[in-house]
Amino acid sequence: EVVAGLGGLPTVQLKHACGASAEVTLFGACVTSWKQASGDEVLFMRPDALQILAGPDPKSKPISGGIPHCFPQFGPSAAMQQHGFARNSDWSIAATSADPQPDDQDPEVTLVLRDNEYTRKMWPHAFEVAYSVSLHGELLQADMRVQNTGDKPFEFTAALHSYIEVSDVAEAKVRGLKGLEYLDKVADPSNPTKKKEEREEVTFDGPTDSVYLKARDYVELDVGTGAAVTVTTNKWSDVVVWSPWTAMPDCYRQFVCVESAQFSTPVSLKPGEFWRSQAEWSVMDL
Ligand SMILES: O=P(O)(O)OC[C@H]1O[C@](O)(CO)[C@@H](O)[C@H]1O
Repeated sequence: EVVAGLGGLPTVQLKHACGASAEVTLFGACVTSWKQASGDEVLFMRPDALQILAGPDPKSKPISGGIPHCFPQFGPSAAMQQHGFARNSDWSIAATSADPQPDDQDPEVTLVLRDNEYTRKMWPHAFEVAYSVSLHGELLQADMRVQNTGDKPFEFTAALHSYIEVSDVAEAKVRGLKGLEYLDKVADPSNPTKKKEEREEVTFDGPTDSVYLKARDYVELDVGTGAAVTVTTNKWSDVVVWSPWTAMPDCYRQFVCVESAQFSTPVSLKPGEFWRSQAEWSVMDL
């Protein structure tokens, strides 16, 4: 069902019979809410994002919170704005996507972004991205399919830039990254330092901006409430862990970003070819 969500933005509501719910905006195809059957919100919306959404021009900036897209570029680049244009583009509901009904077994919606005059100015390619968000009980799933609909090859990087609420960042721990090489972007984002993760549990005691390369398909974020958010992926090659720390004094304690990314190996697609990926988030009691 499409409703007026945050900032009055057209938003698709998914409600599962078990009581879990999720909301996806057509602006940026951003999952802005994912609630467990208990009503507990798992995702975090930055106060600056809420301010813009509540302001006169809710689309003046990409939504910084929930699960925003980074496409066709993860991070800074000369050619286009940081993290690309998908997060500040209007997506449409795919014709194939039936309007999710409350009694649907596993409610799902598919949003589509195709190249247009705005995107071609920054990235001269014809493409179609289909993004399906679904609830399977309390589990949230996102399937992404990128197709090259043009007549010349292209390359992209991408991420699902998930903001996850934590009780206190100082208590939060990320497991599943030990032994991986990572790019530490804190000192210089455009010239990161390569390091190796020795810790069983990645904890936070300062700004953190790490891109874990060729990561495993499972990581978990202990959110400090006796529960962990698990992230299981397929085809996303890297994991990004970000905490702005005191660079965002008003909110840094309340969230950590654990992102599914495709950065270490940009995806190359010839005309007609497509790339598919999947990510699943669930909450488990520790
Ligand atoms: O403010 P945004 O453009 O949404 O980016 C937020 C963050 O994303 C990161 O790339 C981490 O994913 C950081 O370097 C930081 O810039």
